[in-house]
Amino acid sequence: MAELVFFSGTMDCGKSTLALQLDHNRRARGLRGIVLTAHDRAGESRVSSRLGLVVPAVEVTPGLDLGALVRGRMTAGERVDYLVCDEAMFYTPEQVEQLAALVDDLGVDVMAFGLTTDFRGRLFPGSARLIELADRFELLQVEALCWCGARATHNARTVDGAMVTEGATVVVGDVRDSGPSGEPAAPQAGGEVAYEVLCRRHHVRRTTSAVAGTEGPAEVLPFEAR
Ligand SMILES: Nc1ncnc2c1ncn2[C@@H]1O[C@H](COP(=O)(O)OP(=O)(O)O)[C@@H](O)[C@H]1O
Ligand SMILES: Cc1cn([C@H]2C[C@H](O)[C@@H](COP(=O)(O)O)O2)c(=O)[nH]c1=O
Repeated sequence: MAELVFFSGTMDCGKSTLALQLDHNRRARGLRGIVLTAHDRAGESRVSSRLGLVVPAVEVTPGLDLGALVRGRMTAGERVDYLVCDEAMFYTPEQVEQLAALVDDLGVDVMAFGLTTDFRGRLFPGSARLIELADRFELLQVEALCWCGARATHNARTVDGAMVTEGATVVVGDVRDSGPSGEPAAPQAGGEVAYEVLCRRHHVRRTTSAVAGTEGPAEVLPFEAR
């Protein structure tokens, strides 16, 4: 039975890697699918993993009808057994509904990957709809860690190392101060924009590693002391 599954976690926890692995494993067994994404750090129409894999993908723009896309491919004689949807938090709620309809009406398996919450700690609209509609919600097993060593649960946007809570919802970028291929992210007017994953405690307190004065986990416990 086809399913809509939402695989989620913070930035840098392996979502794109898992997306590409699941696509590879299905393809290796003769299944045929479509890889989709939106605003990948490596550029338009590709899914990139920090482990080095880059795969061509359909770029999901806000006006793209995902139901029409799949039906069109099928009408043209293509087999579509599954969809791998990366950066799914950027899809519109309507596009998530189209994905659910593809599962129910055409039996297409849909695996969606994305963040649940934005840099403010608020649900992305696409993720909210995925949580509402998904048959299963899977939290990635390889957790990213906060600078304090706790499991990271939140994504902070930083400008010159300090956490910000104002700004556009969508700002493509990478964790710490690295750009898509490891070089420092381009300086922006007002400072260098990057992301850092934090535990809830440090997200609420806006304590990034730069603010805490550490780039690695604490060597001295207890955690409460920090
Ligand atoms: N040099 C490395 N050696 C081993 N694993 C790495 C290395 N660089 C990145 N990774 C792994 O890749 C993960 C990030 O994968 P990626 O699919 O790009 O994440 P996401 O899509 O969730 O942002 C990291 O959490 C880490 O487990
Ligand atoms: C929290 C947050 C993130 N983004 C952007 C930054 C990256 O380009 C992607 C997440 O990519 P990853 O594969 O999960 O590392 O999303 C954003 O635009 N707005 C945000 O609030």
